Amino acid sequence: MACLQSNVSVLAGSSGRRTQLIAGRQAVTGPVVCNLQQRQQLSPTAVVHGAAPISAFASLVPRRQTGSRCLLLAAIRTTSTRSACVARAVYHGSVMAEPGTKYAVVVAKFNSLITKGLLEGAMETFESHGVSKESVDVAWVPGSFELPVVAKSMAKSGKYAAVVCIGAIIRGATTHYDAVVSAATSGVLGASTDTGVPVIFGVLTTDDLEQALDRTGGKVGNKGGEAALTAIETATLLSKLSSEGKAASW
Ligand SMILES: Nc1c(NC[C@H](O)[C@H](O)[C@H](O)CO)[nH]c(=O)[nH]c1=O
Ligand SMILES: CC(=O)[C@@H](O)COP(=O)(O)O
Repeated sequence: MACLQSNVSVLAGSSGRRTQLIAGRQAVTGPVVCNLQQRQQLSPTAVVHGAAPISAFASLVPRRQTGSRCLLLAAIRTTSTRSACVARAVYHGSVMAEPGTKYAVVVAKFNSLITKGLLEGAMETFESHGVSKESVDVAWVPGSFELPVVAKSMAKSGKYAAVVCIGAIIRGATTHYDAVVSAATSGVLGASTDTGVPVIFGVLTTDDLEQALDRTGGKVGNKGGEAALTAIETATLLSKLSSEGKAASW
């Protein structure tokens, strides 16, 4: 998780090309990006919104603020995911599953040309990240609308570290697409938050078959494999937190 420091005031000399961000009393330098709001002492002269490398700020200061100091109110987000965050404890999941853990996959038969490919991607990823085929249960449902009820049931069994939902919802001629997408999305989310077991949304929602094929081992990768990896990372994170009494056991 990126470490966000806010309410940082940055004082920069008008002549200096180097700008040192003063976060509290600790100087923060190096690879940071800033959401900058640059103000003159009396009124804003230039407002730079959006992420900008700190060098962009330096180029702003001499041109606009020659001879005067520039007060920067900035919320600074480090680009590192691990190093700069000062916290009591930081937790990350693992990309390798804990030995012996079981996973479930609930897959829709509708558009099975696609969902079979997504399932293959998921199984390959499980295999290469410490989950043997023998440790994965696969349940086939008619369509994506039916994913949540089966996924929630399997999650509630307590037998699985995580449940992956796989489907392919492809827009047709009516608004039925929207209904199925909405139901599957909220249903899968609810299965996760209602049970405390990670239920992963590996459901394609596309405008046409080509987009779906691109995400089933095509030029955009295999979303089934990505969902399996997400399952492992989320499950191992929860396991670590639980082992330290920092995650509720449901
Ligand atoms: N059109 C798609 C469906 N439709 C079927 C529904 O999921 C559901 O099975 C039916 O409404 C009965 O409850 N399902 C998909 O997975 N993908 C689609 O494109
Ligand atoms: C996602 C769907 O439900 C959709 O494929 C059904 O097609 P149609 O809207 O033409 O009935």
